Amino acid sequence: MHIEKYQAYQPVNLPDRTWPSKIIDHAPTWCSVDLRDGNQALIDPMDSARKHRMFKTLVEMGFKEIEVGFPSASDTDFNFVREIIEGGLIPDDVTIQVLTQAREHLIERTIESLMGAKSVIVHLYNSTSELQRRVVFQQDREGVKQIAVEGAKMVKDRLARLEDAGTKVRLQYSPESFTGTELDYALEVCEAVMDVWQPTPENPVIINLPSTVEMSTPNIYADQIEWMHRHFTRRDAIILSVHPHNDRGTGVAATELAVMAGADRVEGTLFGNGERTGNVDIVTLGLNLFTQGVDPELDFSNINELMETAEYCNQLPIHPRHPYAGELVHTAFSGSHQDAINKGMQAIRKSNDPHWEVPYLPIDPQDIGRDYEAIIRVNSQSGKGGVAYLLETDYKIKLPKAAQADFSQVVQKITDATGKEINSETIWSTFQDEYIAQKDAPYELVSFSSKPIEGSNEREHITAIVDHIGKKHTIEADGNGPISAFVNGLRTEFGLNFRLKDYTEHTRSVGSRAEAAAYIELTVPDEKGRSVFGVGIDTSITMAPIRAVMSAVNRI
Ligand SMILES: CC(=O)SCCNC(=O)CCNC(=O)[C@H](O)C(C)(C)COP(=O)(O)OP(=O)(O)OC[C@H]1O[C@@H](n2cnc3c(N)ncnc32)[C@H](O)[C@@H]1OP(=O)(O)O
Ligand SMILES: CC(C)C(=O)C(=O)O
Repeated sequence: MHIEKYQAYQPVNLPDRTWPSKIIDHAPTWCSVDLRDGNQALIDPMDSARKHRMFKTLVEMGFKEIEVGFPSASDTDFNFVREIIEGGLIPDDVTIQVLTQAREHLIERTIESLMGAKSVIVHLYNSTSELQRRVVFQQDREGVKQIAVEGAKMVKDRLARLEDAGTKVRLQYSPESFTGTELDYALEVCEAVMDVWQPTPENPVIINLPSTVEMSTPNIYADQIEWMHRHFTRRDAIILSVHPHNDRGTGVAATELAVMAGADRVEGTLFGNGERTGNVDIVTLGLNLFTQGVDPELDFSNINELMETAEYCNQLPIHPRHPYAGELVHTAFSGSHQDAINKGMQAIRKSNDPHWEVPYLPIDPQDIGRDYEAIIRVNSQSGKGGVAYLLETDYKIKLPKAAQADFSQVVQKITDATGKEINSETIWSTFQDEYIAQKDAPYELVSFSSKPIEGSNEREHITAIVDHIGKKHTIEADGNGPISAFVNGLRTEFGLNFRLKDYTEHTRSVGSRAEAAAYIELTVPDEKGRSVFGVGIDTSITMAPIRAVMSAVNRI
């Protein structure tokens, strides 16, 4: 690997930086660039139908600023801007934004696309980095500054046309490839553009400082933003915006630190679609705020719908491990995580505390329109807690702890053998085979009745018919209750040696049926002194434990 081809990014000399101790306590102004930067990175750019769906979704989510395209790039882009203006599809509180290079015919076409709009942002850019000055523009600092200044003048000259037609216009300038630009030079170019546009605190300009290519650790980007924030001569006439990309995989972190460093506004896309590794992901940024108790001012309550829109419009899949949204991000397969989630969910159900505190789940899936169905899935990495959680959630079976371990071993044998996930339905049918249906089991309960023994204190007499390998046995026995009487009768009739160790029972409402589920633990005094579990389900609370005893005896 030719490491000598690369050089370290130079840090900013800002020893009195203030951003590390800042806290983000409100959402920045969001601007979606899905329809422009996101769109220009697609294999097949969005057609009109895809653009309309994206725009509608962005509006419904609550975006107030939406970059709707690069109208001079193509008829598709131009026509879409016309369609949303002429079709009255832009709500009064939403401002559309369009991008243009600093070239006259492109600016002309851009302005033409906007005629009749209520409120627009005209976004002018040119690249200012040392590399692009040298290889793309082949101009010195002054030459590239003049591209910006001339572009700014061209835009300004045409503004009257828009304003006379009743359009409210805000101007935006981006020194593209800012992260490859010397800070003093970026400042000089931005100030030169502002000299042309003459912004005021009442009518501020948007200065957008993009990490067109993310080149450094996020702290350096934050230093750059704070440096600019502190050096602008007319900071009060600027809305300071950032437009981060994700080349190093730290776009979200860089954006958060940039906001701490003074940025008022963030441009990004849904799920981070965009050039190369993407624009910064506004869904992650917004939900990061949400999970800190800060209102993101965007609606993420139906994340599945947002994903469907993004996947349809971009024709790109969203990764199953994408923060907050991915299909697998609320799911635990591993045993210790499942155990902790199971306990956390139980604690939440019992508690009156409104705060969400479930281990391994930073967000309540229901807050973004997901249900709890997927939070636990079982494979060979899972433990008893996961299996117990699924049985309880999906089938209202609350296995006692010792029985959880017993059944988990049954499931583990299957997952080890298949090497695959086992779903809830298969767990349930395995549970029924093991404890309830017990095909080919030696003992089968044919009938059972019990009655109190007169004059005795709570003692019961039972009569049961049990089929043992095709032969019916009638059992008559007494005990301190029906369970103990049945246990006594079985031991005597079949010469079995076991003791009743534990018994629990609960009601189980599945749909309209009210049933009881009973769990029996027997001890068998063989060389291991092992425990054997049985489960019984019945509409009668007397019969459920009797069936559970039969189930356990069959498993001896
Ligand atoms: C980082 C970003 O995302 S910036 C946005 C990038 N987005 C896009 O490019 C998508 C839309 N773009 C397009 O459809 C086309 O590029 C168009 C229509 C804008 C222009 O097309 P063309 O003029 O045919 O070609 P192209 O973009 O290659 O133009 C390059 C020329 O413009 C110059 N140029 C590039 N950017 C700018 C700019 N912002 N301002 C002024 N001149 C510029 C280049 O130096 C080059 O000049 P040269 O021909 O003298 O060498
Ligand atoms: C035009 C600018 C803001 C841009 O898209 C970028 O630098 O990535």
